[in-house]
Amino acid sequence: MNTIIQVALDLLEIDRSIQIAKEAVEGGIDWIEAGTPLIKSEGMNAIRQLRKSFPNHTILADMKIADTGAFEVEMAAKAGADIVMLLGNADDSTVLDAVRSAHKYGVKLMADLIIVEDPVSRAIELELMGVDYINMHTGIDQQMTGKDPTPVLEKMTTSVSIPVAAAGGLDAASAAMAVKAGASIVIVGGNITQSDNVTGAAKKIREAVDSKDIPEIAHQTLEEEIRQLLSEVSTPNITDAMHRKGAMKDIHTMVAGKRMVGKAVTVQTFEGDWAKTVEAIEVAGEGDVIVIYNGSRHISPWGGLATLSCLNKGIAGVVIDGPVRDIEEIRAIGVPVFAISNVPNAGDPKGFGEIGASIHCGSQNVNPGDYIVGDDNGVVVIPKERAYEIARRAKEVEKNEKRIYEEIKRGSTLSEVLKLKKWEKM
Ligand SMILES: O=C([C@H](O)CO)[C@H](O)[C@H](O)COP(=O)(O)O
Repeated sequence: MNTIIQVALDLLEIDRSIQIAKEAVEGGIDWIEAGTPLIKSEGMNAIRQLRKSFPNHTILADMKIADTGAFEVEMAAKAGADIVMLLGNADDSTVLDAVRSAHKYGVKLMADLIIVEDPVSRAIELELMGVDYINMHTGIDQQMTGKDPTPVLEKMTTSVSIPVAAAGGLDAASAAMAVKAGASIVIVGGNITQSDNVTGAAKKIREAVDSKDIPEIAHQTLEEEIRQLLSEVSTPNITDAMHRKGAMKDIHTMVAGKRMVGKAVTVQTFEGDWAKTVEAIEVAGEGDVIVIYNGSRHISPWGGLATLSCLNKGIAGVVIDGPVRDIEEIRAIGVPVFAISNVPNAGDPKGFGEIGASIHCGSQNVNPGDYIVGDDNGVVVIPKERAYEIARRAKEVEKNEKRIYEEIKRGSTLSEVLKLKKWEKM
């Protein structure tokens, strides 16, 4: 049997969802899922509308049922769903009553193992209780912390005899791997729905799962992955991912058009003393960002010679809560430098201050090793403990904006796409 591709519509809006589903169907997807956020936003109307628009497609209602199994299956079935999703760790009483209801209304049940501790054992129990499909799923928030549905898939597909779906951040390569591990259904959300070319994204997944060649997935270290993700997003994407936090105040690019991503080497210095700021160039390694609290808005701790030294060492950039000088040289050298302003005067190298201290720069706390990203919008600080999660979430923001951009390009407006009026706070 051919692998089934299910597109998960996790948007808040049914009209946009239907349009995206049409484009995904053109790209070769088979089943259409009313995602949990869509159902919460639009209710059973989401399922009714999808049924009407796609009379011949299998419609799955991702209800994530946790209780009142029979009642919620009935609602989804009557609205036109063919398959209803319940939570795999719902109580057995809920599962059993959902199964009875599914039989009564002629729909199938899929169990989502999103937060099940021992998914294989639970899947065996769910099959015995009468569930029709298992969904080996890593939730969107879990994906942001690096979890992945594929490692247990092979064991799962050999432990149950009902079809197993895989879900959780799948793209063409990981969907193909899931199929290789035995999944007969791949559920893809963001990598189709947030694309600016939904049909193209769906086609790519279709080709990958139908092909016998599994594309190589290049192995990256965590740091390489963080750096790559951060290099693909903008500082606005990052502050959005951080719930509008992280942006440095009053610090701007001195070298327009230059982007910077790196780990902080911090410097605390004092007004008129540039010894530690320049010594930090020896401490910093390739790809680091020197972040300086200068203690003065009028005397520069940094200039052209220091910038040239950074170029030689492969330092990713410099951020100064204070001014720079030799601005023409700095621009010509091209190392990204971010500062408050530019002035002519510097201090002297006295040697007060500290390299590697926790500092306050641009009204943000910066610790050594925090990730610093700068572009023409400004500079953001990402605490090292949350770097992977923020990088992943920023990438989601970036993808989502690409799709919105595409919809505005087709003639809509931002307010229309986001239904701003509807979502104003009551
Ligand atoms: O079920 C999902 C999630 O819990 C939100 O409701 C998603 O539909 C599922 O994870 C697939 O979406 P992606 O992870 O974006 O591929």
